[in-house]
Amino acid sequence: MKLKFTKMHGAGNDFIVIDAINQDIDFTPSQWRALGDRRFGIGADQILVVEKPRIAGVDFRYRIYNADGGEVEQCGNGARAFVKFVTEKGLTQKRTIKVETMCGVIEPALEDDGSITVDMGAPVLDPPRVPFDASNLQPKQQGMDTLWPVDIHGKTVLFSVVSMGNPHAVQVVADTDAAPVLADGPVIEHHPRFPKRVNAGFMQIVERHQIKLRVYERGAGETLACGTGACAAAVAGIQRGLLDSPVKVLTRGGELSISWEGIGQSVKMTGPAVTVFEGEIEI
Ligand SMILES: N[C@@H](CCC[C@H](N)C(=O)O)C(=O)O
Repeated sequence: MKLKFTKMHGAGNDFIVIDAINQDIDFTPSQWRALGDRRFGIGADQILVVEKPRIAGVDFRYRIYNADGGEVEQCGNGARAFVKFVTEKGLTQKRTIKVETMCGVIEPALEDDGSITVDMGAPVLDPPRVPFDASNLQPKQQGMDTLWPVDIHGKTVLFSVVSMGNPHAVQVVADTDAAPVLADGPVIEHHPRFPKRVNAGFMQIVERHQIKLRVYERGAGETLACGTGACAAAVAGIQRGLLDSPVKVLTRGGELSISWEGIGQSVKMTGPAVTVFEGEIEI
């Protein structure tokens, strides 16, 4: 078939976005991988699929596939790209949209300046629900956060574990530029204590309202920005007593702003979404 797609990005985290309301899509993991391949395909960190909702009162269903072909629960930067896509394609006139994802309904909203704010829901910090296997570990307390000591390459790394619908392991580093993201990222991603694998965040505290962040993403490798990673890092930093909301997150691809008022409250993420080009590919 000939597949119509749009190439987009949010702070350099890049996406192939597909309208599956007006096209019949039923791809296998190897077809998603082929589309995401940067040499033999279109290339992207994630592929986002826009479908009709299955729930009354919801506007769309949003599905997410990592570059490795696996379907995942959530993608924050993708949620902003999703809003720009459905707006530009005339699939909705609404400015606040209810979107069904694998981990619940989220509510992105288009702001007057063109940026997009997403209510990402409340973070989950309970290890089994991240999921993280905390058995037989001696945690350390920092502020309101519980830090989990995990052996990575023979070093003990203290992680905050956070689910934003998808799993994150966040560590504080002195300097993100010098952090061993590429060496340790894959080891953290596949560590047996994370049964669904994990996104590995490396956060440098710049000041109480600002961090630098690099994320080695599950199923995609290091990306220029990770929206849910930014939410998880801000939550971890606030819980540890190192940050105050709102938090400006400086990534290698751009800036995101994260607000969070504490346990039980939704995390709000604001940032850009950009359309790069439209295309058609035989698949
Ligand atoms: N880039 C994303 C996260 C995409 C999914 C992630 N790699 C996972 O496997 O959970 C974001 O902006 O949140």
